[in-house]
Amino acid sequence: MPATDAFPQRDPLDASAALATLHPALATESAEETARQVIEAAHQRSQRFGLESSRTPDASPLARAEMDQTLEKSRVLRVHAAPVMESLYENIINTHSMVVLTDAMGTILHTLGDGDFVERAQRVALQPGVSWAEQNRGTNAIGTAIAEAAPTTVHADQHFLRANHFLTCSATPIFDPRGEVAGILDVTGDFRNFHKHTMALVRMSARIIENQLFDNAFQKAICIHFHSRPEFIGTLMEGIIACDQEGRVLAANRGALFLTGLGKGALETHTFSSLFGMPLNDLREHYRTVNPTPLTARLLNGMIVGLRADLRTNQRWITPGFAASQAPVTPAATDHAGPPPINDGGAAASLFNPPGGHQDERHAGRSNRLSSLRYLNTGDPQMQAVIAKAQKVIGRDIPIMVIGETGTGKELLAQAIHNDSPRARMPFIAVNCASLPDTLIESELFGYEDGAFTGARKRGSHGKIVAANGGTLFLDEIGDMPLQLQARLLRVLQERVVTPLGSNKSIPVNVMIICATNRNLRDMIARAEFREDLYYRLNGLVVKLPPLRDRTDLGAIVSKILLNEAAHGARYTVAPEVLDAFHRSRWPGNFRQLTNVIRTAIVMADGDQVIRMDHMPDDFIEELEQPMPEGMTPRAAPPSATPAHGLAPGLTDFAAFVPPNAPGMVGPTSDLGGGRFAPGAGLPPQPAAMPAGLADVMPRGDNGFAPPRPDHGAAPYAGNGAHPGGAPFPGAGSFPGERAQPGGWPAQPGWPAAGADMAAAGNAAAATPGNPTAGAQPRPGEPGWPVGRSLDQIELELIRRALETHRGNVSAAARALGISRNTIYRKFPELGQRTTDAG
Ligand SMILES: Nc1ncnc2c1ncn2[C@@H]1O[C@H](COP(=O)(O)OP(=O)(O)OP(=O)(O)O)[C@@H](O)[C@H]1O
Repeated sequence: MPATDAFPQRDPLDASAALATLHPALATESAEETARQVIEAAHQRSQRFGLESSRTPDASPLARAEMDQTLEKSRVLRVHAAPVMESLYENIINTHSMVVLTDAMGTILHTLGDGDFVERAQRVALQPGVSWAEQNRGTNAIGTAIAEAAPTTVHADQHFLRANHFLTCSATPIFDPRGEVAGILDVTGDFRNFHKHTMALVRMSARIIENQLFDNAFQKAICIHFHSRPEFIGTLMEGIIACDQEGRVLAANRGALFLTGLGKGALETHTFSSLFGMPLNDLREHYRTVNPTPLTARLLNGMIVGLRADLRTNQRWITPGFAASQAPVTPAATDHAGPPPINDGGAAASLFNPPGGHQDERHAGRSNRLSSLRYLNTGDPQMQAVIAKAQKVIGRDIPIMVIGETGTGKELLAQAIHNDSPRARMPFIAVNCASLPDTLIESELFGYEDGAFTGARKRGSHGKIVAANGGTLFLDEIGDMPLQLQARLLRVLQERVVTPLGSNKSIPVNVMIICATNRNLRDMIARAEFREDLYYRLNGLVVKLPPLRDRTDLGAIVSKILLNEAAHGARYTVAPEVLDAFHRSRWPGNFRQLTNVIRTAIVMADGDQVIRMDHMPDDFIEELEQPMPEGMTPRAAPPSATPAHGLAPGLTDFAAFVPPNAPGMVGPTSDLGGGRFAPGAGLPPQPAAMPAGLADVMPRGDNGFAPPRPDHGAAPYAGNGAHPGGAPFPGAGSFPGERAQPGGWPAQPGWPAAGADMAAAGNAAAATPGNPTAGAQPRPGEPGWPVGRSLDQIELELIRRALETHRGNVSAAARALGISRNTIYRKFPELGQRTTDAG
């Protein structure tokens, strides 16, 4: 691909902008003349390729395997382009047009457009897998933009092939951080609807993608954002220069080339100090101060610029979601009626959530940079109500408290709120109060002065609250915050200042607080374990995330996860009996558990793209066998919960990617209200026999352990479940004595007792004031004593069980077992002990 050392100058619109400063007519004339020459040259090339305008060359899409490779190669581009394309499409909706993304060779990766037009476009092979390079399709905006490495409009009969004369196309290259063409973004429509502004939209959108690619490529570099008008920093116009830790320039975006007036090669011979006239250390020192003031510098060409630096040593800045701040347009995805037909030949998975196996990006996305409230809407009315409430307070100084069981997506919601807020360009810092030892929470949160305590880092630390300054602080498991720190946190919230440990200086801070808990804070207040004043400070807006078992959009969620987990273009579907089993499951681990079950099943399916019951993990089946705790009703598949078109709102984004499923199978497009399989057609098989691995651990019963006690799983949870905010907190109750909860398993008396540490631990986990049954446990050699299992396995089971009993509350489980939280995190790394900053 052509390297573009001077791409700003080659950009006709930039050139005409310069001429426009002399006289507007000059700019128009110049642009028209350039465009004419470009088309003429393209026609000549088309003829040289042996094309004839009256004959439309054959254009079969790439074979599946080749397409998969093409999609995989352009994964990063697609990940960053997808949300931008969506927003772009929202601008052109109902104009008989479509948005097209191609790779650098012109092969279409992804299209998104009005249904009627997409069909017409397919007739001329404007569809995924087909190459629109000039060699294949003659003069056209995509192919000619690649040839020219510049934005190109090709209108009606300017297309070389007669068959394409009904089109008008505006395409622009997307440059990667090295200045090479990474792909083409194009809007194609019916020529009768041509609009000059389309190209401007396409170019702005391409710039957004370029800036995101840049940000993604230099996550560990020092990034300098600058502009002669400081208010333009953070906009599409800003210059960005990435430097290594020694200050050597690694790369620059288009804006930087334009502002410095240097070519790419020339710029890369510079260092930070030679360009900005200040030593790198001064910059570092400046950013060590809290609330650093904006810096100004003089560029080599004499231009005075404002600059902001991302040092990215301690934590990453979170790039805002597109819709949050940079979008030229921002209507919500659901503003328009019906889903836009989207087609990428099966690439949906990675567009909205990088698939597993690409941990770097997913990790970058600990920030979930693509996460936005709109993506959380998969059709459940309770969830829609949560989203609507959150949207109302966004941008206001109202703290948000998210409650919900473990794994219901509390952190994801917090991140989405942040990403959709005006703070999106500032840090999102998550602190898990349960995963840090009490002694560390204080210094982690509030920071400390140089030498404040033994082991303190030289030069101190500002702490997470200061790190979140300007952005959002997410306090997960707030109920686990030690009492004495609650008072300090309250002071921060009231006075908006932080005083680091060992310091007498107060640092002003401005943070949005979102906290989360799966504990009943009201009860904690009653037990004097949580400060009431802090509670009222935190619960500005209280939203409760429904547990998975109560959601009506399970089908949509399964589809979404299947798409996310799909690797290499695979398209998984679940058999009807699996979906039915999913509907019957209690999902105590909620999203985390469902994702793991699906992930494991995909592996078990071993290439088979239809997930069946025999692919399900043993513990899922085992759990399914257990009777529902009293008071909990199995949920029926809720076809009526989804819109008439059969797709849950959030799923419209990608459902259409998936081809029709095999008859009777439930896949991403078929299980959502459309009912492609007849209810009952595939009756769920009876749960499989007790998996051997568990059967020999414990007597059969609840969860493969002991038979449930009749007095468990009944009333204690139903009542007295007021949760912060006053509404009932179904499934939570007051957890008297940390008893079992609905959705988890009743505490069991079936654990081995005397003679085994683990058994004692098991009792500790399970015994409650109302259940002093430890002495009744089987002893070694007695029926029920686990044989054939290693201590390790038993330990894991005990921890798992304690976690379930305590609704995933690691601290409570650790306390009950008499082990440290770290041990639990070590044994279950998927619980993700979060050092929890944004990076
Ligand atoms: N709507 C969703 N769609 C797909 N995956 C989701 C969704 N919500 C959450 N998840 C996934 O489930 C997992 C748990 O989510 P998250 O950490 O936000 O839950 P949580 O309620 O904060 O959990 P905990 O209480 O244990 O901290 C994550 O991997 C997340 O990506």
